Parts: sequence; structure tokens; C-alpha cells
Amino acid sequence: MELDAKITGKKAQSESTNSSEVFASCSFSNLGLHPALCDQLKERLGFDAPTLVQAQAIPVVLSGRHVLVNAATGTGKTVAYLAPIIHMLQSYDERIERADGTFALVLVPTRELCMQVYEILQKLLHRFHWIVPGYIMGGENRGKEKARLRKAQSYAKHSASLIDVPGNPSYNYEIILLVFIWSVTILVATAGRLLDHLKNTSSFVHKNLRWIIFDEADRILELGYGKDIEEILGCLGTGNLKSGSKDISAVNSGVQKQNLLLSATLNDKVNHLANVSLENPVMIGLDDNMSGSRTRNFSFESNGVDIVKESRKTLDTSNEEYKLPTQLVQKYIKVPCGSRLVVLLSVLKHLFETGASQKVVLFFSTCDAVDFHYSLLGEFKWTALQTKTEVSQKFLGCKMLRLHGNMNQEDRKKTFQSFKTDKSALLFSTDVSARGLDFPKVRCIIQYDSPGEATEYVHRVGRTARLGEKGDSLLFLQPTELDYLKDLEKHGVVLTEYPLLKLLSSFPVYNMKQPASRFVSIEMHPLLIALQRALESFVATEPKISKLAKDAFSSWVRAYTAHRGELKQIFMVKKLHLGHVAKSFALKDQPSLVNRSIQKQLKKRKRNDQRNDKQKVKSKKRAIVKS
Ligand SMILES: Nc1ncnc2c1ncn2[C@@H]1O[C@H](COP(=O)(O)OP(=O)(O)OP(=O)(O)O)[C@@H](O)[C@H]1O
Repeated sequence: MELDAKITGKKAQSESTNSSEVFASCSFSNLGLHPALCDQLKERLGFDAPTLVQAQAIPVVLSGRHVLVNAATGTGKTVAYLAPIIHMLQSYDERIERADGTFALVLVPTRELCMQVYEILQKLLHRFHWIVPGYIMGGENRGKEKARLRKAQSYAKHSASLIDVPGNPSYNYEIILLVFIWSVTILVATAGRLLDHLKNTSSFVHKNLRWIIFDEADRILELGYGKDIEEILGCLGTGNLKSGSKDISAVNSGVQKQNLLLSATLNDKVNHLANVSLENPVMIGLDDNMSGSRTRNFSFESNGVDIVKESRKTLDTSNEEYKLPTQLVQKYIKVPCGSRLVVLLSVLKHLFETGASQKVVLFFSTCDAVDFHYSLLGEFKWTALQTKTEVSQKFLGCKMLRLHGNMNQEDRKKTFQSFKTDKSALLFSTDVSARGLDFPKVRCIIQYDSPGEATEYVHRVGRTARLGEKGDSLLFLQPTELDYLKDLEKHGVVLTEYPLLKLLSSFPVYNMKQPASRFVSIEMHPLLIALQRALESFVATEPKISKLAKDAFSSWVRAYTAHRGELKQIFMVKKLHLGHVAKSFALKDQPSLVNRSIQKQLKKRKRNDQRNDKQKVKSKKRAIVKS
């Protein structure tokens, strides 16, 4: 898809990057992987050759060193850690048995990523049936879990004695679940649920645990799981296991356990996690552009050591240049607050009507905003853009899906699976989709609500332009928020402006007296004015959508007040005109009830700020007195 090629008449940037910028010039077997595993990579996943990051990481992981990988989104980090671990597990002299417990633990920030990694594992382990994959995550539906567990029941019958049985008989199926989980060889888990189980049963067989992998390490920490991770590491202990042997007696033979940390972005919190979990790690991708933007001649004979950095004590991530796919076309669109909604609708209409099939992810800051926009666009009809027919049709005819953390697990799974296979669809989502998710052929990312931290910008746009494919991204900014572009520039992320007026003039508007190209101000554009009116009347007459609009309005303002640090100076609540914000939710007026709750929120925020300032002054005084 070409976001603005049809408007500007220009040819969009190259279709995709040169394959030598993405793939290494060696094979998986050159990297030392078992032939049967190389076959699985080809047959089950369709991978002919390793990507650059895989070529760099696999030999290092095979060498047994702790590793920190920092490579661009969509460069193949998942297989970079799964393949060498599977290789080592299948190479044990004695085959692994279920009673040996878990050898590798993969920690991920979201349920969807958990499922995704598990699905890849299943494919890779097809020929290694004795290596058992499993997953554990929050929100699982009991009925479904039971079905999954039935498979494990026969084993559980023999092993139930291993479990600490809580008094409650309704725990029976939980027991089976735990036996099942604790006897998988490679366990993929979200941190919270894993810790929950670790605390409530002492039967996790981790005597052989050798690998802990933190996928999207920085996000796990940002979500507030830092403490959980430390507790998990504490629960699991730090025993050592001899390389090449599954023999428990080999524990404490002096060979380190191996931990791996991976992300396209690193932050200061990762320093801490790296310090507590990695010993003398090899750093891959740091201080170097490994985004696939430069051709790198990887020679497998080098065993990777000439292209990786030896460990440093800490990482300076404050002004880190983030690695983005070079073929990604990044634009921003400057829109006054009151026109945001109508501009969004115009952009979407353009996207879905100019391309035969599109896959677009639309990011919002809150679950309420997702629900409102999803319902609105699912039902809103408008004839003004349909010159030939008087019959109202849906404004947007594409398939629509939504994904956020307040949905039940079943619906989340359905959306996730559907958007993976859909050829053309619009996904309304919160940041729950921003990390690690690999939806094939996503052509455009629209960030309607700004992402906050630059890291989140990078991960959101990383859902497109994966592995050398082309992709576009569009960031909505109000005129007062343009400084955010400078913040992104500090991290090497540069955006150009989207030609909005040209887009608007490309619409054939029925009954318009003057050509749209004569209007220089967006707010005065007749198409937008007419569309805004239609939206407001629609919302006013639909009580369900009106309620969603009010809820979305309140939580949007709350989210706006939650920007931290330097971003507070860019996304300033006091610069918001709440009447214009209401307009962007198709509300004719700013409802007083909503306003009151926001005023409360703003006052609370002010009080907190004042309290923090006072505390800062106090601690400064204390520091002066001490010195
Ligand atoms: N060697 C390979 N050959 C072909 N395709 C590959 C190869 N390795 C990975 N891929 C594909 O590339 C895509 C991106 O891989 P993956 O999700 O592992 O990237 P990532 O670096 O973990 O991205 P993110 O940072 O967004 O999590 C996936 O669709 C995957 O199937």
C-alpha cells in the first residue's frame, strides 16, 4: 500500500529491501544447527536462510554465553533464541523425559506474544516429540484449559503425587494443569501468572532449568513486572548445569546457566535486569546499526565474535538511536484537536478505497477509545461520498477487529488469529498489539493517539515493514504537540509531513459548491464540516454509542494527563480545549458529568505534583544537611 503515493502522484519508496540487507549469506546448518532442525525451519516455517540477527546470535547462544540482543523489529529474534536452544536440547545423550521438568523458560510481556512463541515452538519441535512445549498466561478460559489438559491427564494420573494439593477439591483440574505445565521442556509464560503458580505450588521441576529468556525485556519491566521477575529468579535459584548433559548430577559443575535478553529497544530498567540476570554477556546489535539497513558480510567461521560486542557494565540508553526498518515510510499528520476524528475517517476511507486489500493497525491510548471508534465505524453510514446511490452504505466497508486488555481471553484469541490470516482488515488496538506480534502483511500503522515514549513508537511501527517488506506509518499530532517530533529525532527517528489537504481534495464530494482545493484551513474544509455534523447527529441519536463516546472522552483525557517526564511538556493538559476534545469523540457538547470527573483527575494530578515537588525540596535539604 502506498499511503500518499496516489495523492502526491509520486511512486512510493522501494517495494522492499534487498535480501542481502536482511538475510545472511550462510545457511542454518553452517551455523551448527542439527540437520533435522534445519529441515523443520524450512518445511514448517519456510525459512531458507538465517536472517542477519539469527546468523549473529545462534553461534553465540550455542557457545553457552549469556546474550543481550538489540535488533530492529521484525528481524527474526524469536528463532534466534529458539533454534539454538532446541538444538542443544535434542543433542543430549539421554533423551529428555517429562519427569526431567523444564529446561527453558521464555518470559514475554503479553498473552498474544505468549501464544505466538508457543505456536512457533510447536512447529519447530515437530520432529522432536520428546521435547515438550507449553505455555502459561493470565486470563485463560477454564473450559478451554480443560480441553488442553485432557491430553495431559494420563501423565497427570501418574504424577499427581508430585503436587502440593490445596485443600479445595475444585483444584483438581488445576493440579493436572500444574503437572502438565511443570513437566514441559520449554515453557513460555507471562510473568504475573508464572509467579502466581510458582508461589502456589512447590512442584515446579526446575532442577534442570538452564535457560531463561526475556523476550521484549524492556516491556516486561515497563509493565511493572520488575519485582515479579526478581521473585521468579529468586524462586528458581541459580544452579548450574553442565553443557551437553541432562544429568542432574552435573549441576554445579561450574558451567553457567544461560540467560538471554532481547528487544528492539532497551531502556535503563534493562540495565538492572541485565545486571541481575546476565553474567558477562555478549551484546549483539549494540552501538551498531544492525537494522537491516546495511549489508553485513557475516562469515560463519568467525563464530559471530567479530560482530558482537563484549560485555559492558551498563548501557547508556538515554539518547539511544533506535533501529527501524529502512524501507518503512514514516509520516506525521498535523491536525487540530477538533478535526481529529473526521481526518482519521478520511484517511481510512482513502486507504481502504485505493488499495484492493489492506491490513492496517490503528493504535489508541485506551480500551474505551478502541471500543468507541470500533463501534462508531462499524455502524456509521454516510451518503455524501456516494455520488451514484442514495442508499446509505457503511462509511467504511472493510472488515474491522478490535484488541485490548479489557476483552475476555476468548475474544482476544479470536481477533489475534483472525487478523493473522485476514488479507484485508482494520485492527483497532491499544498497545497490547505493539510488542512482538507478527501479523503477516500489515501495510500501514496509524497512531491516532500518540505512543508516549519513543520506544513505544518504534514497536508500534514495527508491526509493519517486517523482514524487508514495505510498510507505511502515520502519526497523528496536534499543532501543540509537534515538539514530539524532536523527541523522536533524538533517537534517530525522522518523520515527514503527510499531505492532508491534497488527500481531502481527492475526494469527490457530492453537492459541493466550491472545489475543495480552495480551502487552506482544515477546520473550514466543507467535507470535514459536513462529516463532523453527520457524526455528531449519529452519535446523539445512538444512546449506546453516545455512552461509549463519553467514556472514551473521559479516559482519553485521563491518559493524556498520565504522560511522564519530558513528555508532560509536550502533551500539556492545560493546552487542551476540552470542547474540541469532545468534538473529536463526535460529542456536540462537553458533558458536564464527564467534565467534573476530569476536573477531579486534574486536581488530583496537581496535588500529586505539588506533593512530589515538596518531597524533592525536602530530600534536597536533607542531602545538603548530610553533606
Ligand atoms: N530466517 C528467516 N527466513 C524467513 N523468514 C523469517 C526468518 N526468521 C524470521 N522470519 C519471519 O520474520 C518475521 C519476524 O520475525 P520475529 O517475529 O521473530 O521478529 P522479531 O525480531 O522478534 O520482531 P519484534 O521485535 O517485533 O518482536 C516473522 O514473520 C518470521 O516468521
